Amino acid sequence: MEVKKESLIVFSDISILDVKSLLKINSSPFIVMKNHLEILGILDEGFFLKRLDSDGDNQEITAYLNTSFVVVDELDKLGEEDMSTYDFVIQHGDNQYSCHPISEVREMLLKKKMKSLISLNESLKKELEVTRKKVKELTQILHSSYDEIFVTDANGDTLFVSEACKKLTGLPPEAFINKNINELVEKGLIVNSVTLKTMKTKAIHSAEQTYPHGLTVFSTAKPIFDEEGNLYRIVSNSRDITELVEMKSQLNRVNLRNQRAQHENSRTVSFNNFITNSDKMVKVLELAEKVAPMDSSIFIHGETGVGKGVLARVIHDLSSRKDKNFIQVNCGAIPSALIESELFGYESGAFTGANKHGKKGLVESADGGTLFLDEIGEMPLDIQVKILHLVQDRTFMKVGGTKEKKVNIRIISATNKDLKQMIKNNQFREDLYYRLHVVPMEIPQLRERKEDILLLTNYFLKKFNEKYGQSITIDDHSKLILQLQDYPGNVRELENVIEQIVVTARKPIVTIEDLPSDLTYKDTALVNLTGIIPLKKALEETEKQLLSQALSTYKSTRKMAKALGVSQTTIMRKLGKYQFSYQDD
Ligand SMILES: Nc1ncnc2c1ncn2[C@@H]1O[C@H](COP(=O)(O)OP(=O)(O)OP(=O)(O)O)[C@@H](O)[C@H]1O
Repeated sequence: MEVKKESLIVFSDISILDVKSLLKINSSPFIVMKNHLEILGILDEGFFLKRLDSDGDNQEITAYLNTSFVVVDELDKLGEEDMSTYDFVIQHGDNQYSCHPISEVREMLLKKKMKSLISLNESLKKELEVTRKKVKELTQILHSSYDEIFVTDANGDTLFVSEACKKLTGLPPEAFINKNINELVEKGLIVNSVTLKTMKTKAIHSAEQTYPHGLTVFSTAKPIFDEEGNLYRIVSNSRDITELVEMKSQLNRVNLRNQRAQHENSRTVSFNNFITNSDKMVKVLELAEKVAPMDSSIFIHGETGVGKGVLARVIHDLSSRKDKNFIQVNCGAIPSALIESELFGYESGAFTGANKHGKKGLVESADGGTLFLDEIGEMPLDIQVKILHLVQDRTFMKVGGTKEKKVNIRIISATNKDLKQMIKNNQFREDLYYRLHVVPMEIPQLRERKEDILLLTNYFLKKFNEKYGQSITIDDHSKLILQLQDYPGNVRELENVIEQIVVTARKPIVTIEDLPSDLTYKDTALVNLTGIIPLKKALEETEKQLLSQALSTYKSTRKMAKALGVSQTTIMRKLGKYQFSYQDD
């Protein structure tokens, strides 16, 4: 009789009588075991011991006798230990039994494992393909972004840089990838790095940066943390804001013009502490507004006290560097022995008497901002070489240092000297002159813009009245005297005169007697009376002298009218009356 897998039932330690009675109720064959461990045999209806075989063939049972076996629901439940303990496995499920030699089970399980590994491999392959596609798509999206995306790990090693970096920095992403942020900053490829700040503080940082070739970007770096809260990545985003900065500067210009229009006198321009009424100065100011957003070096010529320092500050305030330092170096005021260490700083122990921690120089303090080299003609020749190096490469070396440092500065220079003559006399380097002289500007002397005198007089009067808590006014005659001065010390001299007037005034309205004695008003006394003359003649004489002085000063009937406080028609009529020749304007 065939041993059918589905009809196999296992009994153990049963007596012949039990078998007989079992056979009566169940026609299936039985496995008879001893102590749950050894198969004694299979009993069928004829009580023949049959071989228990997974194929169900009728074979001799001897192979199964005294062997060990295990009964399980699922083959997968078999452990390695079972495999080495038992000779057969009897699988029991849904009232079915099948018997397998352990070697066969091993093979079956191996095949099953292989099959599932193959299908796992297939699904992994598919997933990998999908992930690859997604990564490619995301990378393409990042590369097509208008903004530059820059990713580093927690140590600042650059992992990814998007294509936009070419447009912003002029360099391909490969110039940055796999390089450490510290190295990139040291080489000057990145200035004012927000990634570095985020790496140090683990917080978000934003900053405006200007690249050497003139682009201005706004960058924000954000930290990304892993599940344990450790810094994992730093992702920064940089946007080109050059146009925005240009628009801002245009807006500034519009504001300047609006201010001018709003002023009591529509010709007046005022910006920060800079005020003017003169066409020549307005042109200078317009040039300043135009070049301020660019990083080109500017050279301001002009006599002492004309306002070179004020103009340099205006340029800084109109540039994208306005929130950074404006460092003014008066090259003539620093002793030549100290100038190098003042400018470039020094390392610890650079010389006797030096601060043991070293010192930061003025150049480094101007990093990100503007360095104003006033009185550049006073710069010693050996320092000029170092300034040339700074201008060309934006690098310098501290006194006693061994490593060059990179800075991002805009340089404005100024002089009241004839540098061309100094070059001829070998007192100034020609190469440095041309490096600094990219955009030259000239501020006229105060006597060449007399229309500024009254405006500045009122401006300084207000300033010093506020400073000293006074309310001094100056009468018209005295104002005219002030206007007729030559002011070799230019605006600074006028400023000093007004301060002196306010401080020394003995009455609320200053008259000619109260003016400082060194003013040349006595020489320009308006009416030289030699005796008693008719009042009308005296008045006419005064009028004639006033007109003559005003004409030689202003050369324009409009300006004369303003200075003398009458209408332009009155001026023209009176000039005709006294037969002055003039050009109408
Ligand atoms: N246009 C102006 N409006 C208001 N104040 C001015 C103006 N020009 C100059 N000043 C004032 O005059 C003084 C001298 O100006 P500044 O120091 O800029 O001149 P400078 O040409 O740089 O002189 P120096 O060559 O001696 O360094 C300052 O107090 C400044 O505030």
